[in-house]
Amino acid sequence: MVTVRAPATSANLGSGFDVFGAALGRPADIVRVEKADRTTIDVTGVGSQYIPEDPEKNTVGAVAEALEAPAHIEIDKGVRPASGLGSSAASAAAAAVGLNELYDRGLSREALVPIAAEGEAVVSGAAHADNVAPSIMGGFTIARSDGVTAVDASIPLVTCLPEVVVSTRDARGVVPDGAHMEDVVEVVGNAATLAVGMARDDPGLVGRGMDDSIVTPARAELIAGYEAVRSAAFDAGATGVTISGAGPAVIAACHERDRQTIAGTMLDAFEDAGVDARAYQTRIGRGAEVFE
Ligand SMILES: Nc1ncnc2c1ncn2[C@@H]1O[C@H](COP(=O)(O)OP(=O)(O)O)[C@@H](O)[C@H]1O
Ligand SMILES: N[C@@H](CCOP(=O)(O)O)C(=O)O
Repeated sequence: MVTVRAPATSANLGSGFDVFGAALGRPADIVRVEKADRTTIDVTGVGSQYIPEDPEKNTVGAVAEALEAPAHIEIDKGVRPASGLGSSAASAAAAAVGLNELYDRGLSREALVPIAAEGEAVVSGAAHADNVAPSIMGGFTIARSDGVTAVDASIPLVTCLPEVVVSTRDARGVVPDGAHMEDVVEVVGNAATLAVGMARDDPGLVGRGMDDSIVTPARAELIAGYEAVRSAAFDAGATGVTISGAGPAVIAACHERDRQTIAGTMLDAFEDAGVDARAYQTRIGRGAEVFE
């Protein structure tokens, strides 16, 4: 048996739609894999009642299939499904790392990324790798069709998760078909700024690079209280604020000294909008860890 802890992740970070991602210090999924003749799945933990145990419908089933590694797979969910915190990806990432170990496949962490992304195709209709890449490799990641660049960063973050559900599949449905050239120019500038900020571990530059005028405005409509939460976080010292993944979670980059205050003001703003929420005070962290 192999046990793996794979972290929640925040994809896009505003300016890097379907490309940027960051591993979060918490929460995380714990996945145990054991060799079997056919794949079976048990799910417990946060939101497990909404997660199918049918291998055709669970992200880990697609991973076992892609690796030709049938197993009994136990998933202990720490990352709530439909959160914008890479819930489906955390399980897929953990399964990819665990099954690679269990069956001695010898694949590198980078080679496991497209395999874990097969799981994302099952739930959202697209094999986007921007969540599974950081969950497997850790740090800040740039996922391209030809591979992944990972940067070891440690930016302090607040992720605020409201008690509402936005499925990634639905949120992909509101992504515009095209963009104006002036918006593309602005977003390229922001993405480049963010990437340099990660390389320098500079929360100010990372925050300045999080703005996005193409995908985020359409998705903000799906999150009650988003604009108020965003303004409150900036007022409390956040360097950048945007939707985490496809939402509904909202992510703020900051200096460590401001993190607690930012978390409190984001929660208050959601409450004023009539939405219960919880906040994780965290930072960019490690990728999947194996426990034999
Ligand atoms: N192992 C899994 N963990 C979480 N969700 C899963 C898993 N397998 C399938 N799902 C389904 O994926 C959907 C959640 O994924 P998604 O909408 O991408 O949310 P998130 O942003 O949290 O990843 C839910 O419909 C859930 O039932
Ligand atoms: N790039 C994807 C990321 C989805 O992240 P999730 O955490 O909401 O699953 C998108 O924006 O659709």
